[in-house]
Amino acid sequence: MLSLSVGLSVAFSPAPSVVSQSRVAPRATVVEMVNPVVVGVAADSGCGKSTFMRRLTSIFGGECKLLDIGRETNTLVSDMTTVICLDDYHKWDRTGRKSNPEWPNGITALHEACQDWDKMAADVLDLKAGKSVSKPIYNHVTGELDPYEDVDPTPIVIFEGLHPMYDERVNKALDLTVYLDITDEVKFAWKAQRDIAERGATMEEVQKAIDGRKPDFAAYVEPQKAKADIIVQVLFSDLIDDPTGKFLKVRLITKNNLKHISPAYLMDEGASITWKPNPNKLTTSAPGVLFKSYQDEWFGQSVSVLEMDGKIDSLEELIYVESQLCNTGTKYYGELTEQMVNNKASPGSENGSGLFQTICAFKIREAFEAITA
Ligand SMILES: Nc1ncnc2c1ncn2[C@@H]1O[C@H](COP(=O)(O)OP(=O)(O)OP(=O)(O)O)[C@@H](O)[C@H]1O
Ligand SMILES: O=C(CO)[C@H](O)[C@H](O)COP(=O)(O)O
Repeated sequence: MLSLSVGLSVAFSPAPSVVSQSRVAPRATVVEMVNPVVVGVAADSGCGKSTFMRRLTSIFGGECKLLDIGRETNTLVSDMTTVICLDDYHKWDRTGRKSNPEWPNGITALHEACQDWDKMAADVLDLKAGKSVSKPIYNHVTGELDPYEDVDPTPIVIFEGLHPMYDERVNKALDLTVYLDITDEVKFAWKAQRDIAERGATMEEVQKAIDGRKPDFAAYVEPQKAKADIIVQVLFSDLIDDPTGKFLKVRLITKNNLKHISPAYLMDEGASITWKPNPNKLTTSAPGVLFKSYQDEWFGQSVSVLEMDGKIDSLEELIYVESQLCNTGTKYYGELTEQMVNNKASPGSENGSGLFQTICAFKIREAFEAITA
């Protein structure tokens, strides 16, 4: 049982130097909490961060909702978790990125010059020390930098966005780091499906948007995948040639010898396993489903890999898969299947992306309980 001591002290947080006084209101009360656990989740735009956050926060119970400040915010809060979007630390607004004297051709939000690293590091360290912060907001609706919001610490604080591991002050402060590695073809399929359906974009516009970000993505975002403790890698399936991204091969890559968690695996720890489940126990449409579990190297580091290629048709039957999975971080047999069924409506529930995001969420809980024990 986690015991929390929350001390209330009256203090004023100094107005940060980055912005004019008009956007920062001094705080009257600061909530102090015994060291929260801080987690970083890195991914490009449109790669499933919001979907992953829904799966993650649902495991800790309680309703996760937008911070109630009466205006646009990206911050999600529940009793146990706070999710902070790192886009809030953009140095310039959308116009400022497009017409910037320092950058005649404009600058993307992925470029390291576009982030207020000092403010981001200060807030991460304050929240990790259990202190409240007054933080900036990047308004994705208007593209503007909105007045600051006050955020109090919760037992778990998750920093999600493009660059959680880029600045070493932040990377060192994070207790666990995750990278959602969506390969280019899958990213295009997902972004096309969303931006065409919901934003009226054309295929050419989607391709142009992705191509336009690629140089800065490769320079400032992608290198984080070598740093991350856990990687959820999403590729096209090997079982069928499907360019729509409906059939996926997904890998859960976990570094061995991490301080607070150990990797999940199939059947026999450290073994190399290929498993095609009994079709009488697991309903799957063609081309079926194939699981693997093996040891590998990831950027020169020893890792354990769980792999799922294909998809399953009935989530309730996942209990059969769960019976063969080990060290998933669940507290009782069936909890993984229960969580998957609870989040059935979230994208990726039928393939490895939903399954491994859920196991990753259990691992974050495992780390939380190891650190706060
Ligand atoms: N596992 C998945 N399988 C299929 N589609 C997915 C999956 N995860 C996310 N998507 C789709 O990709 C798009 C982006 O998902 P989501 O909003 O979770 O990403 P995001 O990283 O939060 O996006 P943004 O950074 O643009 O806010 C959505 O259309 C979603 O349906
Ligand atoms: O990478 C992004 C989100 O993770 C966005 O592209 C970035 O925040 C800039 O936003 P906008 O699309 O409003 O210009």
